[in-house]
Amino acid sequence: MNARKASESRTVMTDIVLPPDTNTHGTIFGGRVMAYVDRIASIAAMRHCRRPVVTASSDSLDFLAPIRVGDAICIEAFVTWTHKTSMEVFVKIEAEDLLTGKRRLTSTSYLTFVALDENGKPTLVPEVIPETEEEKWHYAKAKERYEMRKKRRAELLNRTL
Ligand SMILES: CCCCCCCCCCCCCCCC(=O)SCCNC(=O)CCNC(=O)[C@H](O)C(C)(C)COP(=O)(O)OP(=O)(O)OC[C@H]1O[C@@H](n2cnc3c(N)ncnc32)[C@H](O)[C@@H]1OP(=O)(O)O
Repeated sequence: MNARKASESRTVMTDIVLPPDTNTHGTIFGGRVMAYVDRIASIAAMRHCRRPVVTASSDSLDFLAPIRVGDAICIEAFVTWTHKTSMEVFVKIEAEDLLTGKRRLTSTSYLTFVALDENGKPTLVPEVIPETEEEKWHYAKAKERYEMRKKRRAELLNRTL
């Protein structure tokens, strides 16, 4: 299976935050951000493997700063690393003040997607070729993160309480 460049999966979305997207503080709902993250990350994963995918997990999602009504929400995702059937996707979320152009980082996260075959079973995915400094930085520690998730999953599955 031919390896694919990280840039081939890069997916970018910009939307404006309108009143129905916001809570009583006039800032975007956390759940709305999470839904965007899953959507954009799943597109990146499918662009990498060209297969249907399911979300297997998401790492922590910290809301570092609010995104206010009238701001643009800018989301970027790409596949950083793959193992056999799973793909790690990095997602970065920024708020843009559309009047000044100033951008603020509001969240980042890693999600893991698994590619499925015709029978809905996990299937092999291509490796990733990181090219830029950013892509290489995420790639470098991805195996460690994979092992941590594997441990976390085993602990959850073995839990008795
Ligand atoms: C007309 C229709 C057209 C349709 C056109 C197609 C469109 C279709 C796509 C649409 C795009 C939207 C995308 C939405 C995405 C959802 O909304 S999906 C809904 C939420 N997710 C789920 O319901 C997933 C539920 N979980 C599962 O189904 C299974 O646990 C999984 C994830 C498939 C894994 O299957 P398994 O049999 O347990 O397999 P296992 O061999 O243990 O693990 C396989 C791989 O998964 C990894 N893995 C498993 N669990 C985890 C975990 N918790 N964390 C990290 N990695 C994990 C393993 O490490 C392993 O990785 P590799 O070492 O192979 O690389």
